[in-house]
Amino acid sequence: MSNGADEPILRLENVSKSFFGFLAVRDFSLDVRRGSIHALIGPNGAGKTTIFNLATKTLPPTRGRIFFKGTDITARSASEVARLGMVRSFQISAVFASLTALENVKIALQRFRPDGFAFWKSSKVLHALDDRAMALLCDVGIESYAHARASELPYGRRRALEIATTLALDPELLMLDEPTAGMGHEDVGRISDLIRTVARDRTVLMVEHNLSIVANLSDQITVLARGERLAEGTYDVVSRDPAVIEAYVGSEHHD
Ligand SMILES: Nc1ncnc2c1ncn2[C@@H]1O[C@H](COP(=O)(O)OP(=O)(O)OP(=O)(O)O)[C@@H](O)[C@H]1O
Repeated sequence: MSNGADEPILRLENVSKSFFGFLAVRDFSLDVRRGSIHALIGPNGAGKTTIFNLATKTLPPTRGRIFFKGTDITARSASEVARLGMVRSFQISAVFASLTALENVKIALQRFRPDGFAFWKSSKVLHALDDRAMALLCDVGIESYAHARASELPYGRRRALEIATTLALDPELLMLDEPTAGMGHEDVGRISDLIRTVARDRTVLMVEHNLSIVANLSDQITVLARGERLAEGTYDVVSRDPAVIEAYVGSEHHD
């Protein structure tokens, strides 16, 4: 018997993407289970970012269909999909450098409101917004930086701010593109804890190079190579798969 809860939150069905005749993703299917942390891994050039962009509708597929919460979103725009509840992190470039951390989260909180950026609002409403923004900064552990400009935040904290602006949209499916890229050991641990916390009440799909993060966090892992699915399962299963070992060794991937 099928009810909404068993249905995958995200489904890619026989999706292909070619760039000027080069098939970067070929006949790829994926089911992301509701409530899971699902990682896409694979050697450089495997097609992870392309699949991420296809799923979030940043790129149109050449072939295949994409479903979010059972709705065919193949022809939908990225912003429509975001409104439906699939929100991607946009790396640090999405954060306004000259605004404070608190201001950045407040802007994100107003992003999808029908009344938009209502600066004319009563001070009561604006205070409620302040409280909600502060709560989000607390959730990601950077409340002490609330009044610092985003540009002044250390790298790992800026990444946390960027995740807070994403959480402000209250996504059901949070899409994280290399959340620990470029980070030192301490920040990696913090972001990893943060992902686990935010995943308590939402689904997370992430592209991640750091295999120890993937091993620690993921319920399900899909391994890609040359645009195709090579293996899928828990870390224990995929890390023992000879095809996976061969793909990583063959690619001289050192992460
Ligand atoms: N816009 C594009 N135009 C042409 N080729 C592209 C484009 N985007 C990606 N590709 C090619 O598609 C293939 C898959 O790239 P993709 O970035 O998805 O891989 P990846 O697994 O995310 O790699 P990495 O780990 O290096 O980020 C690569 O061969 C890449 O050169």
